Amino acid sequence: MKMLWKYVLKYKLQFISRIITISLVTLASIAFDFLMGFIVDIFANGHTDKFLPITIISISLIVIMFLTEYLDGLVMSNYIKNTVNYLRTDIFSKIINKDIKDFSLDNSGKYISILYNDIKLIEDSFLNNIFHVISSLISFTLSLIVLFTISPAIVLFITVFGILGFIIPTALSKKLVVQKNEYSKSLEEITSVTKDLFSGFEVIKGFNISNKINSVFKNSSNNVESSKRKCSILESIVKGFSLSFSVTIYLGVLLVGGYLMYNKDISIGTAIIIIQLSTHIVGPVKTSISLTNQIKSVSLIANKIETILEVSSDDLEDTNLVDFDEAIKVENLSFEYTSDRKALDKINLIFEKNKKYAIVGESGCGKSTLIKLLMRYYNDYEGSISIDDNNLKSIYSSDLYKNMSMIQQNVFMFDDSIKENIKLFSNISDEKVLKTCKRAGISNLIDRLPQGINSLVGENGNKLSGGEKQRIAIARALINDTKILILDESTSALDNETAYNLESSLLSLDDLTLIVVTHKLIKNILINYDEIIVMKDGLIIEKGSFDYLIELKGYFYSLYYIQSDDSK
Ligand SMILES: Nc1ncnc2c1ncn2[C@@H]1O[C@H](COP(=O)(O)OP(=O)(O)OP(=O)(O)O)[C@@H](O)[C@H]1O
Repeated sequence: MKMLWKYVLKYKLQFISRIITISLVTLASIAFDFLMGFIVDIFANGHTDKFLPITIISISLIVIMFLTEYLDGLVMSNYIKNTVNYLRTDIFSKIINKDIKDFSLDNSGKYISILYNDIKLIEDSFLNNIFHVISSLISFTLSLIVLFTISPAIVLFITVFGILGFIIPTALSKKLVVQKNEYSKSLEEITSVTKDLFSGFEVIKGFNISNKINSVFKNSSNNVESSKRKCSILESIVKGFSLSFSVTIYLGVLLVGGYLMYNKDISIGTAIIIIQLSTHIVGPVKTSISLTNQIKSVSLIANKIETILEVSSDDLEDTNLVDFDEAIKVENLSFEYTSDRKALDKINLIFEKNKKYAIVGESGCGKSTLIKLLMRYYNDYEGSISIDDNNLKSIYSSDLYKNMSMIQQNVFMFDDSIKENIKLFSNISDEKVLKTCKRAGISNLIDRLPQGINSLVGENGNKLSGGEKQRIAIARALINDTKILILDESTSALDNETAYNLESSLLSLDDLTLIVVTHKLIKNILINYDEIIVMKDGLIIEKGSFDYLIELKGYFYSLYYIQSDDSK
């Protein structure tokens, strides 16, 4: 909850302005109550001489009421716009700044649900209601003070029933808090499910499982609607209680006021003022109970957001790496995703500057894990990785990723032009983009497209082939003159000839340290690597040049000859 108050009070001036404008609106409506009483008394007592002044006062009050409402709306909309915007962008930046391990602990649908569903719940049940409660309190207090000057007996009556009317429904608030949290969870689940189902659209069609998928979605939708229904039922019980108490207060005031008027203790006008003022007391009592409950109901949602946004506190960055000069050293490196199995086991390696390395091995042997650790996707490994004798964990991210780039099998594309996907929205000339396209082997594609590098790639690059996406990703890395380029099966979507041409051109770049994970054991390519690292079950079992490994007639030799049909 503390976290929410930080956002509520971010724009303090606008927050205070809103309290002032609400007070003005309340004062204007109390003034209106008095005006009604005065008008009735003027006519009841035959004071026709006061008709003109009261008309002028009435018109002025109408104008004042319009202006205060308008001003209040203006201040409120500004406050909500800024606060919700700040809340959403701050949460988004916390999500985007998570490290990869923290991020992947939760389904990304959860994050989407926080940004849209939960923030909407916070806006409706927390932000808007805080002001309603404040407005109710102002209205209640001012009306009570004014009423006290007219009849202390009525104030006593209202206070007793007001307190009772507050205590009983508040007891129900705990249940409502839990139920609201269930509702938020069901929204989160349906967002994740929908996201996953749409991502798997082609699988759903290809395997003709639309019916099953419909029932999965139906279940999630049912859960959302059932938990929403439970919330509404609880809210109506709370509303029912508060309504009963407010009606009791209202009728009580009417009876006492009527009795005082009958006894000629007060005039008809004063009786009307009392009745009107009591609506400003009853209304707030009625609404503030359910409003406070709604505000409280957001507390579990706030806790959930706080937990999801928590980041592991192992930020150790304090070292610059201006230029990669010597080598990446991997010493006794072990890593496990789950405690029952080591994905990497005591690995020792050296990647020297400007040399070219291929990592090979059967599926699941730990190749991707090794390069993910080099890219610092995970920090909780045993052993050490250093670049030019600097502990990898301590290098500033900006320096690390300036020197090092990785291209994966599944290339992510922004729904923008080829150019923006290559330069990633940075300030780089079209000329340099075109030159890089040539190096990455996409000049033919660019020449074919009417809008060249300005052509749009579609959602996640769906207007491009897998191979074209991979070449764009290579251009993306090359344009920043990266010093260390890591490819994880990045040429898998290319035909052998294109893959050969591309890898050969990367192998010929003198000022580039290249680390390539590959399944394609093609002699003509492999002979160009300085070292082939052979992995099996999380271990490095052989390493050396292609000729050395063939002569060794060990594990690599057998892998190579299994693929001989492809590689010859
Ligand atoms: N996020 C993860 N959580 C749990 N286990 C994982 C995770 N990623 C990989 N693994 C496991 O770790 C082991 C090594 O996986 P890794 O992806 O490094 O293999 P790989 O050699 O790159 O395989 P491939 O050639 O099929 O891509 C595998 O047994 C895999 O199932």
